[in-house]
Amino acid sequence: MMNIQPPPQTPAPTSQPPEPPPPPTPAIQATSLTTTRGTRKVLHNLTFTVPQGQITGLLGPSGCGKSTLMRAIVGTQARVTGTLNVLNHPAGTPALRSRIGYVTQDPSVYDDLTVRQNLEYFAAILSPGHGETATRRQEDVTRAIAEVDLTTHADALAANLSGGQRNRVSLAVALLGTPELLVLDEPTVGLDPVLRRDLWDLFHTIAANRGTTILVSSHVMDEAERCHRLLLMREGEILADDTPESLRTSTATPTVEAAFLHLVDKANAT
Ligand SMILES: Nc1ncnc2c1ncn2[C@@H]1O[C@H](COP(=O)(O)OP(=O)(O)OP(=O)(O)O)[C@@H](O)[C@H]1O
Repeated sequence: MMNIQPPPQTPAPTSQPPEPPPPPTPAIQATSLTTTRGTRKVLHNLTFTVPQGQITGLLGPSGCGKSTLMRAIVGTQARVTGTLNVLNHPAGTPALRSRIGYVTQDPSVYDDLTVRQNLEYFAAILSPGHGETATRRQEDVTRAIAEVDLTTHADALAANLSGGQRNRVSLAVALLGTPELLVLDEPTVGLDPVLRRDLWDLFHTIAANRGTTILVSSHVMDEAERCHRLLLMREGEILADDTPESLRTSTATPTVEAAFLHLVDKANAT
């Protein structure tokens, strides 16, 4: 007797295209974020997102609240209200510590140690131990020094480095734990144009090669053009949350600086 197989099932034709994958969760999500320092309200009801894997510039004049916002994001700022989620956790959650690299405005570098010794010191705090852990630590130190292009200066005393090189040592420290989010507070302040360009190239390399989300503050508006996205701040408020190109287009201005001034005038008028 023949064994008759049923005809193969063909899927019913559908007119619907497949669902696109959901957009990735933003690296940072803030809703109604407010902060008071002393008796002053410094951040006023901020609502914004920072996308994953891109460079977002936090730009605005001195004193507008950039460092305070960064401190809130890394969890070191007291008296923050509203909602602030970082890498899917409330800001300041202990589990985030190893996932965020934070470089403050003052380079965290010991002058009497060499570049390598500085890195070894911080690496030992991050992952103490002997044997295999120590070997991996040495590899991490060598990799971080290479990433910031200081291999030829690895044995130089930090006291003998230029301002830009010291900034890069701080950045290497932040890169030790291969963080998913890098928060850099005015890393290019006081640097000459060549060093500034080199550091920005490095940020782009880190974002592209590692998929790291970078939030970088500056009050130099020409640096805005180097970012994928911008948060423009003024007096504790966010004036714009957009790409440099969209900002220029929507304000019909040739530069982000002109766009910023346009938005300030508009805010003052209202
Ligand atoms: N420890 C503090 N106590 C009280 N007020 C503070 C304190 N630190 C900063 N502020 C105030 O908070 C406001 C925002 O300061 P913040 O350092 O966040 O600004 P910023 O935009 O990072 O400035 P800059 O570009 O000069 O670093 C300023 O008005 C400042 O005077």
